[in-house]
Amino acid sequence: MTAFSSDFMRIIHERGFVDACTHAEELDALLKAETVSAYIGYDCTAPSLHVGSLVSIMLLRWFQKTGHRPVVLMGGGTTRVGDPTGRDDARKMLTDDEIAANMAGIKGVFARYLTFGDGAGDAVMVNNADWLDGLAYIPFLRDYGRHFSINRMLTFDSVRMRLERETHMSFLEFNYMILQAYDFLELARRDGIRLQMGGADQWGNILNGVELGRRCDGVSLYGLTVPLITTASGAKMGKSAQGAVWLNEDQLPAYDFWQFWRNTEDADVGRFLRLFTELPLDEIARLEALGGAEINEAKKVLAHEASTLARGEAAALAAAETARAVFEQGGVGEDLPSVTVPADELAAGVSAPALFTRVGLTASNGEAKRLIKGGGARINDVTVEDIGRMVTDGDLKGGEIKLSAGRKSHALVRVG
Ligand SMILES: Nc1ncnc2c1ncn2[C@@H]1O[C@H](COP(=O)(O)OP(=O)(O)OP(=O)(O)O)[C@@H](O)[C@H]1O
Ligand SMILES: N[C@@H](Cc1ccc(O)cc1)C(=O)O
Repeated sequence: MTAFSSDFMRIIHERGFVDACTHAEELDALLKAETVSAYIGYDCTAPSLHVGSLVSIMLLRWFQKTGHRPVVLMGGGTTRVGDPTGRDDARKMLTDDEIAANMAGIKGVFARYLTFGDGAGDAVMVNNADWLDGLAYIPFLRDYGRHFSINRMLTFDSVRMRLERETHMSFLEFNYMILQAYDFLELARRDGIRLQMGGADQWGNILNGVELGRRCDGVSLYGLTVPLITTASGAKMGKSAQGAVWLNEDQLPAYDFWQFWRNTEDADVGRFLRLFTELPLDEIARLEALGGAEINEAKKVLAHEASTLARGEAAALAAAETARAVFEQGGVGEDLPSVTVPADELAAGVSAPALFTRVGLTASNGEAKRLIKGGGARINDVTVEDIGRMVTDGDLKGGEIKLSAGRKSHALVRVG
């Protein structure tokens, strides 16, 4: 590995953040010589980011920690177009109201990882709708469209894969990479931004911006991508059996977030500690070397560190306490997922499959019945034997009923 002289390049290489980089040595020298501004863009396609985006957020955090200035770009304009990267079909068109609501949801998470303000190294947030929405078609085509070669655009993965699979790609989607390239140029002009980072799938979009900067303004821009993280079993990081692992509290309770990390596969522990915590590398090497049951200690450290960053230390400690109560003492903890059932409804009795589905432990009554038949459903730690089992207020213990699906998923029923 090249010996880098800037802290940022050294740290992110050592910790496994780098997939590809344009002119790495030149960029290293620039980072060593001056305070650099870099940006990462996030489209507003959902009300929260998920842990897949966390790799890039941690990258921005290291960028700031090593003395540089991170810029978070909200894709208020580009979300209206929809990035075709890595997709077989067009994204659902979102209304402007949906985009605004998603943006409001996404924005908040960055304050936990970055320090925003007006100072030299403070992070800032921009919205590309501010310049994209007002573009005039013919002048834009004449000034920038002429720099893009269709021949070359057809070779980028996002387009090529659709062509090869003969799946439809609209002209709207085809324009996406031009708009992202233009963002980079615009930010270089208005704010002196020299570097764009992103997930590995963004490489083509980023390169287009680097080239546009050179052609239009003769400026040297740089691009750096992080690997798309998959788990040891091959699943794309960010999705769990239950769905996406959202960063926002209102989309995913702190306990579930903590538990996601606690359930990390053994083979992923070291890599995830390097990417998602700031623990020193020698400490991580020690944790990674733990064998047998002790690896669970390393997973708890990972869960604590990642949860503290995303949700705050109090939430991380409360989640750990709940897990301890649930798993190690067979009891219940404070912040398990819960539903409140009206007192008269519970008095009359609710069928067990319906209740398991209502608390979200199963997706349907059919799934709940299969769970019961397979012996995986428990009420207050006692296996449910019969799919016709009714749950009533007679099951209440200390005002709660604990439902469990398998060994690791639990929920509480309370009376309202
Ligand atoms: N597992 C991952 N590892 C690293 N980066 C990721 C990961 N998942 C997503 N990203 C980054 O976050 C960006 C935004 O992801 P995207 O909007 O495509 O959301 P998604 O939920 O992963 O996918 P989709 O919306 O296509 O189902 C991606 O372009 C990528 O750069
Ligand atoms: N295309 C990026 C988001 C993005 C938008 C605009 C940019 O200028 C940069 C990045 C994504 O889908 O993740």
